[in-house]
Amino acid sequence: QSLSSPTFHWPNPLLSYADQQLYEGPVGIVVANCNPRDDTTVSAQWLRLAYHDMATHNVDDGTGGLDASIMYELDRAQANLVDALEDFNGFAMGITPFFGMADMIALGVVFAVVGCGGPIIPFSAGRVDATVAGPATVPEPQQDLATHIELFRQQGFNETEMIALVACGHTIGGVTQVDFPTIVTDPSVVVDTFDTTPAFDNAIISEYLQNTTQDVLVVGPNITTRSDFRIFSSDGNVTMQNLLSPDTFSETCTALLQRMINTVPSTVNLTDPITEPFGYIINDPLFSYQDVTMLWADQQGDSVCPSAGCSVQPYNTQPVSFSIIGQAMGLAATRDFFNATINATSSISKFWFEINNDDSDPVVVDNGGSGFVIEQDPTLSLFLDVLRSVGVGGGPTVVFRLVVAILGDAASITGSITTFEPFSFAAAPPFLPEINVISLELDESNPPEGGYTFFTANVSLVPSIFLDITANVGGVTYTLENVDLNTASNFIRPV
Ligand code: HEM
Repeated sequence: QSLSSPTFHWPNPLLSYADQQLYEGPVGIVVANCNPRDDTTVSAQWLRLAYHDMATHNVDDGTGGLDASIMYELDRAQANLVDALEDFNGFAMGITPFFGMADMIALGVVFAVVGCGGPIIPFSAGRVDATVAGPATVPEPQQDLATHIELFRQQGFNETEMIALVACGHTIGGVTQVDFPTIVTDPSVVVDTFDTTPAFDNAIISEYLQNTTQDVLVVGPNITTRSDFRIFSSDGNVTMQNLLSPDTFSETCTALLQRMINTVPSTVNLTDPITEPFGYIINDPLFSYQDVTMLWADQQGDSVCPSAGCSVQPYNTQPVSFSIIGQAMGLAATRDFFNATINATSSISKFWFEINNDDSDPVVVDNGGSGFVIEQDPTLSLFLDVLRSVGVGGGPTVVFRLVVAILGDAASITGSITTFEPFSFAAAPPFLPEINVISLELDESNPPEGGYTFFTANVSLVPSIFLDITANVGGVTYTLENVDLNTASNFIRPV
């Protein structure tokens, strides 16, 4: 039996990162237990933020959509995005060179809905961040039904979908008095919630159909701003009746919110949706004991590994602590740590795993048959030498004295490290990553060895900093992209 994922083939930094964020990432902590904030919930704020970002889409010319253009649109009258600055700052911590703010906003929706007990929306990654504001096309409550139908058509949703999408959005949160004093007229109310439950559930539907709704966009004193009433009743309540079934509500909202977060400019391609974790093999509860072996094959030279592969057992096994999404799926898994000593001459071409259970054939985890192939030129031209690198200075900014090995003579080599720091120190959006280029200096403390010359640069670490390392050797350029310093730092010794 061979285990593999139809979506995922290693290496794929984007899908690996998205998978890890979904099932183990920190984003969900902020929205867990439908966390309240400012008399509404963080979940409601994140869902509205994402809808406003996406509302710039225009199906007619394929522009706009969920592209983080909202970072440039916060001064708009209909914005009123309470706590958005704090959210962007938090989201910025999770961005990488290949997973930007728009992906974080979309991921926020998936966590927000689960955080309030709603369904799990399959997540795709690959959005591209805009660099300017989009058109002002967020619907406003005083606009008439025809305007709303046209705005939703431009965003890619027909009339029935418009009704359901608004209901799926307005099942959480409410209208803030200070932002909309003509809608919420009682100044003692902070937020007038759309329904009686903070949960992502169909109370918004049942209360509307029972005429007990408190949604001020349905029954508020100002008739002009009863936009939810005009929308919900626009097809004689047929769609609302349909959504009364909790299963239909859940399935419809999953499909529409997935479409909402996947509404991107037509030039952007998203990954297939991630519906199950592929970063690890899920424990089968029927197997009481699982014995995992890592195997690998030679790259070149006289074979050192037997034909069945060299092998090593894990030196440590730890339970995986899942995010609220993993918890909602009832996942349980363990992570095995291996320390494989690879012969320097024969090297490694690929690795794979075998899981042995007492009562059945071994399960082979081999990346869909190919194994986990390690691409490398026969003579490794450039690598980050983690064993020669050291951590210097602790405290809030850890500094690493990185050592890079480059094949060739010092006289013919120039090199640099480009650092990507997701966290921005900007006081206002846009929160863009800090990208810096640092020159590599000849490393006097590590004399040349085995044809390699060693170079060094000091780099400071913030969470998930990524590096590109570039060397020019006698006119030929070599680049190592997206080196994850956070992971590498686990192997770098302090000075
Ligand atoms: C005609 C379309 C819509 C109109 C006129 C409208 C209007 C409004 C208004 C006036 C508020 C109060 C905002 C505040 O006080 O800060 C609000 C809140 C909200 N809207 Fe909409 N909305 C529309 C569609 C949607 C859609 C499609 C979604 C998402 C799928 C959505 C999600 C939300 C959420 C989650 C909140 C609560 C925010 C919070 O509690 O902080 N809305 N909407």
